Amino acid sequence: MSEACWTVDEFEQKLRALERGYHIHHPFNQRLNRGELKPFQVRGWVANRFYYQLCIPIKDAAILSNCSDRAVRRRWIERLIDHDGRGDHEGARAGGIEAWVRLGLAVGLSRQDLWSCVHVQPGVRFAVDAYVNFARQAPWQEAAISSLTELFAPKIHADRLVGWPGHYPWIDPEGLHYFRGRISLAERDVQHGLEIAKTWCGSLGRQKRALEIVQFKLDILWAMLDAIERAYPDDLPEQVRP
Ligand SMILES: O=C(O)c1cc(C(=O)O)c2c(n1)C(=O)C(=O)c1cc(C(=O)O)[nH]c1-2
Repeated sequence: MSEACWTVDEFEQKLRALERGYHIHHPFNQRLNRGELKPFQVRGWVANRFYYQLCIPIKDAAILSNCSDRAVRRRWIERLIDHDGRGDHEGARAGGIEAWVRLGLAVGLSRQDLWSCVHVQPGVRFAVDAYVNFARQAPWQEAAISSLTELFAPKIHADRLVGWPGHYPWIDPEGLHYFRGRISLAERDVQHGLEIAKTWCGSLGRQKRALEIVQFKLDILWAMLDAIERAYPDDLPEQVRP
């Protein structure tokens, strides 16, 4: 006989307990949020994270393309629009990618620096691409579950909003709008992601698989910061700083 499932509450608790591996605890993020980074290191982080921002809607489009449930597609498509926006003209909803570009401008990068991906480190590219490839290949429910690292994202965005204006007065606070906007969107995404996880994971095997998937995604975020930390040491020569 197969082992009994965890209760829905136990399952959610186990998902939430994975927070201990969130990149909020990565040494580079801790230095970033304590105000210990030099401007070029903040720029390096912003330029590399842009690649993640670019790939999120591609990842969400992959999930949509695999999803046979119209009701889910109707909700999931909002994620694409959140990031891509409706256009750049006056009055259009610009979207998260454009908001991240504004963050880039506020830290001293150009649009060209960002869109060319010239600063994107190989380790960041491989990690992000692994996320997109997973979404292309996995059942859509598993791919949806992989977004559940967002359970822990509102706190990391809020930390930046609280800390950065004091730590980094050289950054125009207008540039922080991305983080402000993301908190409620992350909460909405998590609610939907948890609904999918609880419905899909009707056996202990699937519940355990869900934990593995979220851990895989945590590792992607962690690996990105490992690559960024390595690329921008404190003593990086001036000529090669972003
Ligand atoms: O700044 C962060 O630390 C952070 C983390 C995550 C995350 O946990 O995956 C996301 C975001 N930001 C974010 O802005 C975002 O739009 C987002 C979408 C997703 C996803 O997996 O679909 N994660 C995240």
